Amino acid sequence: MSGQLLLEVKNLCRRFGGIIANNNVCFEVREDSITSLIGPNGAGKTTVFNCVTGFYAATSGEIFLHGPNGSVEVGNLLNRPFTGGSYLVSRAGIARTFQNIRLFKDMTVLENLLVAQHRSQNRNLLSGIFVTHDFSNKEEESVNRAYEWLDMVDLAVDANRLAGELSYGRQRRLEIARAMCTNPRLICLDEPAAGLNPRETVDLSNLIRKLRDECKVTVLLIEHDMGLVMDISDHIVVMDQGSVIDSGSPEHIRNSDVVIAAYLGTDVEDEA
Ligand SMILES: Nc1ncnc2c1ncn2[C@@H]1O[C@H](COP(=O)(O)OP(=O)(O)OP(=O)(O)O)[C@@H](O)[C@H]1O
Repeated sequence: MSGQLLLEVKNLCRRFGGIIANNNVCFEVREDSITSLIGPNGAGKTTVFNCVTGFYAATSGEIFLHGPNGSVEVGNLLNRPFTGGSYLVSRAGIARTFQNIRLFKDMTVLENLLVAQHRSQNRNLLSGIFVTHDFSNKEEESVNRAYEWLDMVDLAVDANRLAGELSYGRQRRLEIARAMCTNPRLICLDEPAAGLNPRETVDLSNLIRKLRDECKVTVLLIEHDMGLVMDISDHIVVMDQGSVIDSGSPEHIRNSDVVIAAYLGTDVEDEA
């Protein structure tokens, strides 16, 4: 793989009581790539996402987001005195979507995208009361940006509908647009094809490619749809029972004995 190193997960461990969800997980994500994290149910993929995006603190290990202005370690952001929290991870440039869609369903599609941009809006009380020039400008920029993303995900016609009224496939696209409105360098998509029909899945793969190729955003994807994964991934990391068992190109993974064994539930030694 060519691009600069963007995300580095080093010896990530996450326990829940006696359950070891992630055990010394190590992998890298290169800039401008689509990297997929795959594995059987319960392998620990979503837990990795939750640690990378600051929803969970890792039990041990480090997660670095590298950039032109240096590197940040996600755990340090969470532990920072007084200000620490997952919003700092979003500010550092990591956004995500969820396995179970989590939109603000009683808000309009447009409002969902405006909420995502609250950081870049002028939230000064007096500016709001007197509707200053800066306040109006920032508000206009946010609305324009929201419409750019609505066009990109083909939802502009739905701007004023309630998010909860959209079809499942459209809600999935709205979640991606909302994450993109935070202006991330890395977007983590948790099973974005779940529940989509074949037509919607093709549209989704085109959208994910567009994120990489036109928007220059790096994509980290969890997905069970192997057709989609093999079709769009530059790099694949395979997990089983909390650990990374193999990684490489789609071609390498397709022919990997350990990966095939993990999916079929057999030991490589048994097969030999
Ligand atoms: N909050 C939690 N509390 C307790 N156990 C958890 C928690 N989150 C995950 N686990 C456990 O950690 C293990 C890994 O779960 P995780 O959701 O990360 O797997 P996954 O690979 O994403 O699975 P799937 O593909 O089914 O979504 C499972 O045994 C799960 O039950």
